[in-house]
Amino acid sequence: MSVYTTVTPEELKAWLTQYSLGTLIEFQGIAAGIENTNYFVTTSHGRYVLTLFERMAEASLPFYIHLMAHLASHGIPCPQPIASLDNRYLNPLKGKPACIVTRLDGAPDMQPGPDHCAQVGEMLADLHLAGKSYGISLANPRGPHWWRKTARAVMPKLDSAAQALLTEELRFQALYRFEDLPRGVIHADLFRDNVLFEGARLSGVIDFYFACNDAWLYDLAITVNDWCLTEDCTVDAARVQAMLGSYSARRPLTAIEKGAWPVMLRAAALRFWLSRLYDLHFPRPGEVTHAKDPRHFQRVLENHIRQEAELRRHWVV
Ligand SMILES: Nc1ncnc2c1ncn2[C@@H]1O[C@H](COP(=O)(O)OP(=O)(O)O)[C@@H](O)[C@H]1O
Ligand SMILES: N[C@@H](CCOP(=O)(O)O)C(=O)O
Repeated sequence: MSVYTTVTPEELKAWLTQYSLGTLIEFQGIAAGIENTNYFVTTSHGRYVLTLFERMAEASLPFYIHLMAHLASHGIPCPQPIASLDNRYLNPLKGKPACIVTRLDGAPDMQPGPDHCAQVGEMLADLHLAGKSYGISLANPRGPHWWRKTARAVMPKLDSAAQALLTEELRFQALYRFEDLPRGVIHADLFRDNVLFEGARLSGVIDFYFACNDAWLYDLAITVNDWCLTEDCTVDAARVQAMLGSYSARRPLTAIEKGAWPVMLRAAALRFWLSRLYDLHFPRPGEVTHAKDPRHFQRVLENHIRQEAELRRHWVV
């Protein structure tokens, strides 16, 4: 249960007087999520999500919140932050920075088919294109520097096979320069639990708190690594071709991007293998969610290394 900070009805009513959102009808803590405290809030004007930021760097919050406002204004189905009467998106609640955004309809679909993947690919390309006119930037805090630092921390916790794999993958990735790839704003965590569907129709994309500036192809690789995998952690041809086909119909990929695809899938697997290893071996005080299994992304990485030729064939669409 991720309600780290309890808010009483009186505290919320008082906080809401700063907004023109009508009167409070009900609110309820949200169990999912690990970073922040979230509440579903219903007022006489509609349905919203209240977030109290527990430990994210305060300086980066405007990047995320203005990004959602920017993308929503471009038709991306993401939460729209609500401004207070004095025109601010962030207003402290219980001593924490807090914001309120529109609540999107729908629910994640954890068993996606090619049609779901096609919709996600199209939405991701639209998100990348809409982000081109966003005026703020944020370097990826989970980039290669962070990989190396995190690898040093987790290395002693690994068996010798995993140590060898991690060492070799860092060496391999260091041979490539991501700066050569087209880049811009990326979501950076577009896993299935961050996309909502109403029936078969994509209705929302949430959780922009890893968004940053990086290679667009890296974002696509992160997304494929979650949406398009079979039970044995290999890439499913029908789903990946649906996703890449719809993505590239919106934003055609360059020859350099196509050449970099297997490297990027490996980089995306490495990033989440490392974060899961770190969360498992160094849980944060007060953390209430179970760490996700790092071995999943170790297997994904091993398979990507073995199947480079197959990964290159994704582009035959
Ligand atoms: N704008 C929204 N509309 C609908 N549901 C939302 C919205 N924002 C968050 N949620 C719900 O809250 C949960 C946790 O939010 P999330 O942003 O993933 O938290 P965290 O960043 O702490 O992981 C999501 O899984 C989703 O169920
Ligand atoms: N998608 C990541 C975990 C990120 O955490 P979130 O709850 O903020 O989405 C993973 O699966 O490792």
